[in-house]
Amino acid sequence: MNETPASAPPRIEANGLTKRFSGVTVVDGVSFLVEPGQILGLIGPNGAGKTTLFNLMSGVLKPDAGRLVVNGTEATGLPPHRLARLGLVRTFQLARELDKLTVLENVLLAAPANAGETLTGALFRPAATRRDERAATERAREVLALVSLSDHEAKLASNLSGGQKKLLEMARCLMAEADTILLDEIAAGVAPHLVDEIALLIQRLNREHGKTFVIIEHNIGFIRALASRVVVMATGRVLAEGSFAHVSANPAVVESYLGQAA
Ligand SMILES: Nc1ncnc2c1ncn2[C@@H]1O[C@H](COP(=O)(O)OP(=O)(O)OP(=O)(O)O)[C@@H](O)[C@H]1O
Repeated sequence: MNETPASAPPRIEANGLTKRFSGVTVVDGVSFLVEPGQILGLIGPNGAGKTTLFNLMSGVLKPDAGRLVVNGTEATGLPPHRLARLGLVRTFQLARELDKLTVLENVLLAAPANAGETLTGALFRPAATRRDERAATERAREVLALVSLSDHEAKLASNLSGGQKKLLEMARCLMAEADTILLDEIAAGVAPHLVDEIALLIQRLNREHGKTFVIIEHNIGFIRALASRVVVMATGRVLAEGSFAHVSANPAVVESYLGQAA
Protein backbone atom coordinates (compact mmCIF):
# COMPACT_ATOMS: atom_id res chain seq x y z
CA MET A 1 0.00 0.00 0.00
CA ASN A 2 1.80 3.06 -1.23
CA GLU A 3 0.04 6.31 -0.45
CA THR A 4 2.12 8.44 -2.81
CA PRO A 5 -0.08 10.22 -5.36
CA ALA A 6 0.51 9.20 -8.98
CA SER A 7 1.64 12.74 -9.82
CA ALA A 8 4.36 12.84 -7.12
CA PRO A 9 7.77 13.94 -8.42
CA PRO A 10 10.66 11.46 -8.41
CA ARG A 11 12.04 10.93 -4.94
CA ILE A 12 15.52 11.51 -6.32
CA GLU A 13 16.63 13.01 -9.60
CA ALA A 14 20.38 12.73 -10.18
CA ASN A 15 21.48 14.68 -13.20
CA GLY A 16 25.09 14.47 -14.40
CA LEU A 17 26.52 14.01 -10.91
CA THR A 18 30.29 14.19 -11.07
CA LYS A 19 33.04 13.89 -8.44
CA ARG A 20 36.78 14.09 -8.84
CA PHE A 21 39.48 13.28 -6.32
CA SER A 22 42.91 14.76 -7.09
CA GLY A 23 41.99 15.08 -10.74
CA VAL A 24 40.65 11.52 -11.02
CA THR A 25 36.95 11.37 -11.95
CA VAL A 26 35.37 8.66 -9.81
CA VAL A 27 31.71 9.58 -10.49
CA ASP A 28 31.36 10.69 -14.06
CA GLY A 29 28.11 12.35 -15.15
CA VAL A 30 25.72 9.93 -13.46
CA SER A 31 22.01 10.49 -14.12
CA PHE A 32 19.06 8.42 -12.97
CA LEU A 33 15.66 8.71 -11.32
CA VAL A 34 14.32 7.05 -8.21
CA GLU A 35 10.54 6.94 -8.37
CA PRO A 36 8.30 6.89 -5.28
CA GLY A 37 7.80 3.38 -3.96
CA GLN A 38 10.74 1.94 -5.86
CA ILE A 39 13.43 -0.33 -4.45
CA LEU A 40 16.41 0.54 -6.60
CA GLY A 41 19.52 -1.62 -6.47
CA LEU A 42 22.89 0.01 -7.18
CA ILE A 43 25.50 -2.57 -8.11
CA GLY A 44 28.90 -2.73 -9.75
CA PRO A 45 32.48 -3.85 -9.19
CA ASN A 46 34.72 -2.56 -6.39
CA GLY A 47 35.81 0.99 -7.06
CA ALA A 48 32.93 1.66 -9.50
CA GLY A 49 32.00 4.81 -7.55
CA LYS A 50 28.83 3.57 -5.81
CA THR A 51 29.69 4.79 -2.32
CA THR A 52 30.97 8.09 -3.67
CA LEU A 53 27.65 8.49 -5.51
CA PHE A 54 25.81 7.77 -2.23
CA ASN A 55 27.98 10.40 -0.54
CA LEU A 56 26.90 12.90 -3.22
CA MET A 57 23.25 11.90 -2.82
CA SER A 58 23.30 12.10 0.97
CA GLY A 59 25.15 15.41 1.30
CA VAL A 60 28.37 13.94 2.69
CA LEU A 61 30.25 15.20 -0.40
CA LYS A 62 29.46 18.07 -2.73
CA PRO A 63 29.50 17.28 -6.45
CA ASP A 64 31.98 19.00 -8.78
CA ALA A 65 29.22 19.08 -11.39
CA GLY A 66 25.65 17.98 -11.82
CA ARG A 67 22.40 18.42 -9.93
CA LEU A 68 20.44 16.61 -7.27
CA VAL A 69 16.69 17.17 -6.89
CA VAL A 70 14.91 15.53 -3.94
CA ASN A 71 11.12 15.30 -3.88
CA GLY A 72 10.96 18.09 -6.44
CA THR A 73 13.23 20.45 -4.50
CA GLU A 74 16.68 21.58 -5.65
CA ALA A 75 19.04 19.83 -3.24
CA THR A 76 22.50 20.01 -4.84
CA GLY A 77 25.19 20.45 -2.19
CA LEU A 78 22.81 20.45 0.80
CA PRO A 79 24.21 18.92 4.01
CA PRO A 80 22.74 15.64 5.36
CA HIS A 81 20.37 17.26 7.92
CA ARG A 82 18.81 19.49 5.21
CA LEU A 83 18.34 16.47 2.94
CA ALA A 84 16.76 14.64 5.89
CA ARG A 85 14.20 17.43 6.11
CA LEU A 86 13.38 16.74 2.44
CA GLY A 87 12.82 13.08 3.35
CA LEU A 88 16.13 11.55 2.24
CA VAL A 89 18.23 9.73 4.83
CA ARG A 90 21.15 7.37 4.58
CA THR A 91 22.12 4.66 7.04
CA PHE A 92 25.47 5.19 8.67
CA GLN A 93 27.52 2.85 10.76
CA LEU A 94 26.82 3.97 14.30
CA ALA A 95 29.25 6.63 15.43
CA ARG A 96 31.42 5.53 18.32
CA GLU A 97 29.74 7.87 20.81
CA LEU A 98 26.33 6.40 19.93
CA ASP A 99 27.68 2.95 20.85
CA LYS A 100 27.69 4.07 24.48
CA LEU A 101 23.98 4.96 24.45
CA THR A 102 21.08 2.56 24.73
CA VAL A 103 19.18 1.35 21.70
CA LEU A 104 16.17 3.51 22.68
CA GLU A 105 18.35 6.62 23.15
CA ASN A 106 19.91 6.03 19.74
CA VAL A 107 16.49 6.04 18.11
CA LEU A 108 15.31 9.09 20.10
CA LEU A 109 18.35 11.06 18.91
CA ALA A 110 17.32 10.48 15.30
CA ALA A 111 13.97 12.30 15.77
CA PRO A 112 13.57 15.13 13.23
CA ALA A 113 13.80 17.90 15.88
CA ASN A 114 17.31 16.69 16.64
CA ALA A 115 18.51 16.68 13.05
CA GLY A 116 21.57 18.85 12.66
CA GLU A 117 22.07 19.39 16.37
CA THR A 118 25.12 18.28 18.23
CA LEU A 119 24.87 15.10 20.25
CA THR A 120 25.63 17.02 23.44
CA GLY A 121 23.00 19.65 22.70
CA ALA A 122 20.39 17.05 21.91
CA LEU A 123 21.12 15.07 25.06
CA PHE A 124 21.41 17.84 27.63
CA ARG A 125 19.11 20.59 26.34
CA PRO A 126 15.98 20.53 28.50
CA ALA A 127 13.12 19.00 26.51
CA ALA A 128 10.41 21.45 25.48
CA THR A 129 7.75 19.57 27.43
CA ARG A 130 7.35 16.21 29.07
CA ARG A 131 4.46 15.51 26.73
CA ASP A 132 6.73 15.92 23.70
CA GLU A 133 9.23 13.58 25.31
CA ARG A 134 6.55 11.00 26.00
CA ALA A 135 5.28 11.21 22.41
CA ALA A 136 8.82 10.83 21.05
CA THR A 137 9.47 7.83 23.30
CA GLU A 138 6.21 6.25 22.19
CA ARG A 139 7.14 6.77 18.55
CA ALA A 140 10.68 5.40 19.14
CA ARG A 141 9.13 2.26 20.69
CA GLU A 142 6.81 1.83 17.68
CA VAL A 143 9.82 2.08 15.39
CA LEU A 144 11.79 -0.42 17.49
CA ALA A 145 8.83 -2.82 17.30
CA LEU A 146 8.82 -2.46 13.49
CA VAL A 147 12.46 -3.54 13.29
CA SER A 148 12.03 -6.29 15.94
CA LEU A 149 14.36 -4.65 18.47
CA SER A 150 11.80 -3.99 21.24
CA ASP A 151 13.40 -6.55 23.55
CA HIS A 152 16.73 -4.77 23.24
CA GLU A 153 15.72 -1.16 23.93
CA ALA A 154 17.66 -0.88 27.21
CA LYS A 155 20.84 -2.50 25.86
CA LEU A 156 23.87 -0.41 24.99
CA ALA A 157 24.18 -0.21 21.22
CA SER A 158 27.73 -1.60 21.55
CA ASN A 159 26.23 -4.87 22.84
CA LEU A 160 24.15 -5.52 19.71
CA SER A 161 25.27 -8.01 17.07
CA GLY A 162 26.36 -6.70 13.67
CA GLY A 163 22.95 -7.53 12.16
CA GLN A 164 21.07 -5.91 15.04
CA LYS A 165 23.15 -2.75 14.56
CA LYS A 166 21.95 -2.66 10.94
CA LEU A 167 18.36 -2.93 12.18
CA LEU A 168 19.08 -0.06 14.58
CA GLU A 169 20.41 2.03 11.67
CA MET A 170 17.12 1.36 9.86
CA ALA A 171 15.17 2.33 12.98
CA ARG A 172 17.05 5.65 13.10
CA CYS A 173 16.08 6.36 9.47
CA LEU A 174 12.44 5.60 10.29
CA MET A 175 12.54 7.83 13.37
CA ALA A 176 13.93 10.61 11.15
CA GLU A 177 10.70 10.24 9.13
CA ALA A 178 12.58 9.52 5.92
CA ASP A 179 10.49 8.61 2.90
CA THR A 180 13.60 7.56 0.98
CA ILE A 181 16.32 5.48 2.62
CA LEU A 182 19.79 4.87 1.18
CA LEU A 183 21.30 1.59 2.38
CA ASP A 184 25.04 1.00 1.88
CA GLU A 185 25.86 -2.72 2.09
CA ILE A 186 23.27 -3.42 4.78
CA ALA A 187 23.69 -7.19 4.34
CA ALA A 188 27.50 -7.21 4.54
CA GLY A 189 28.88 -9.17 7.48
CA VAL A 190 25.40 -10.02 8.77
CA ALA A 191 24.39 -13.55 9.84
CA PRO A 192 22.23 -15.22 7.14
CA HIS A 193 19.03 -15.37 9.24
CA LEU A 194 19.30 -11.64 9.94
CA VAL A 195 19.93 -10.93 6.24
CA ASP A 196 16.56 -12.58 5.56
CA GLU A 197 14.97 -10.54 8.35
CA ILE A 198 16.41 -7.32 6.92
CA ALA A 199 15.12 -8.23 3.43
CA LEU A 200 11.62 -8.88 4.81
CA LEU A 201 11.73 -5.61 6.75
CA ILE A 202 12.68 -3.66 3.60
CA GLN A 203 9.82 -5.32 1.72
CA ARG A 204 7.32 -4.55 4.48
CA LEU A 205 8.45 -0.92 4.83
CA ASN A 206 8.15 -0.56 1.07
CA ARG A 207 4.75 -2.22 0.64
CA GLU A 208 2.99 -1.23 3.84
CA HIS A 209 4.63 2.10 4.65
CA GLY A 210 5.41 3.40 1.16
CA LYS A 211 9.15 3.78 1.83
CA THR A 212 11.46 4.12 -1.16
CA PHE A 213 14.90 2.49 -1.01
CA VAL A 214 18.20 2.75 -2.85
CA ILE A 215 20.40 -0.20 -1.95
CA ILE A 216 24.11 -0.70 -2.65
CA GLU A 217 24.85 -4.36 -2.20
CA HIS A 218 27.34 -6.98 -3.39
CA ASN A 219 24.95 -9.74 -2.25
CA ILE A 220 23.35 -10.29 -5.66
CA GLY A 221 20.65 -12.61 -4.31
CA PHE A 222 19.53 -9.79 -2.01
CA ILE A 223 19.29 -7.38 -4.97
CA ARG A 224 17.55 -9.95 -7.16
CA ALA A 225 14.94 -10.59 -4.46
CA LEU A 226 14.26 -6.96 -3.59
CA ALA A 227 15.05 -4.50 -6.36
CA SER A 228 12.33 -3.47 -8.81
CA ARG A 229 14.98 -1.63 -10.80
CA VAL A 230 18.75 -1.93 -10.93
CA VAL A 231 21.42 0.60 -11.91
CA VAL A 232 24.81 -0.93 -12.74
CA MET A 233 27.88 1.29 -12.37
CA ALA A 234 31.37 0.68 -13.70
CA THR A 235 34.32 3.09 -13.73
CA GLY A 236 32.18 5.95 -12.45
CA ARG A 237 29.46 5.68 -15.07
CA VAL A 238 26.07 4.04 -15.48
CA LEU A 239 26.73 0.90 -17.51
CA ALA A 240 23.15 -0.40 -17.62
CA GLU A 241 19.79 0.01 -15.94
CA GLY A 242 16.45 -1.76 -15.86
CA SER A 243 14.97 -4.83 -14.20
CA PHE A 244 17.36 -7.37 -12.70
CA ALA A 245 16.53 -9.76 -15.55
CA HIS A 246 17.30 -7.02 -18.09
CA VAL A 247 20.68 -5.94 -16.68
CA SER A 248 21.82 -9.48 -15.90
CA ALA A 249 21.30 -10.41 -19.56
CA ASN A 250 23.59 -7.56 -20.66
CA PRO A 251 26.98 -9.01 -21.73
CA ALA A 252 28.84 -5.87 -20.58
CA VAL A 253 27.36 -6.26 -17.08
CA VAL A 254 28.26 -9.95 -16.96
CA GLU A 255 31.78 -9.20 -18.13
CA SER A 256 32.47 -6.30 -15.77
CA TYR A 257 30.67 -7.59 -12.68
CA LEU A 258 28.15 -10.40 -12.56
CA GLY A 259 30.58 -12.92 -14.07
CA GLN A 260 32.72 -12.51 -10.94
CA ALA A 261 29.97 -11.85 -8.41
CA ALA A 262 27.69 -14.76 -9.35
N1 LIG B 1 38.10 10.47 -0.45
C1 LIG B 1 38.68 9.89 -1.52
N2 LIG B 1 39.85 10.34 -2.01
C2 LIG B 1 40.42 9.79 -3.09
N3 LIG B 1 39.90 8.75 -3.77
C3 LIG B 1 38.74 8.23 -3.32
C4 LIG B 1 38.06 8.78 -2.18
N4 LIG B 1 36.91 8.06 -1.99
C5 LIG B 1 36.88 7.13 -2.96
N5 LIG B 1 37.96 7.23 -3.75
C6 LIG B 1 38.26 6.40 -4.94
O1 LIG B 1 37.14 6.49 -5.78
C7 LIG B 1 36.92 5.25 -6.44
C8 LIG B 1 35.47 4.82 -6.20
O2 LIG B 1 35.34 4.43 -4.84
P1 LIG B 1 33.94 4.02 -4.21
O3 LIG B 1 34.19 3.67 -2.78
O4 LIG B 1 32.94 5.08 -4.48
O5 LIG B 1 33.58 2.72 -5.03
P2 LIG B 1 32.50 1.59 -4.73
O6 LIG B 1 31.82 1.30 -6.02
O7 LIG B 1 31.65 1.99 -3.59
O8 LIG B 1 33.41 0.36 -4.32
P3 LIG B 1 33.13 -0.83 -3.26
O9 LIG B 1 32.12 -1.73 -3.91
O10 LIG B 1 34.47 -1.46 -3.13
O11 LIG B 1 32.65 -0.21 -1.98
C9 LIG B 1 37.94 4.27 -5.90
O12 LIG B 1 38.99 4.20 -6.82
C10 LIG B 1 38.39 4.92 -4.61
O13 LIG B 1 39.72 4.57 -4.31
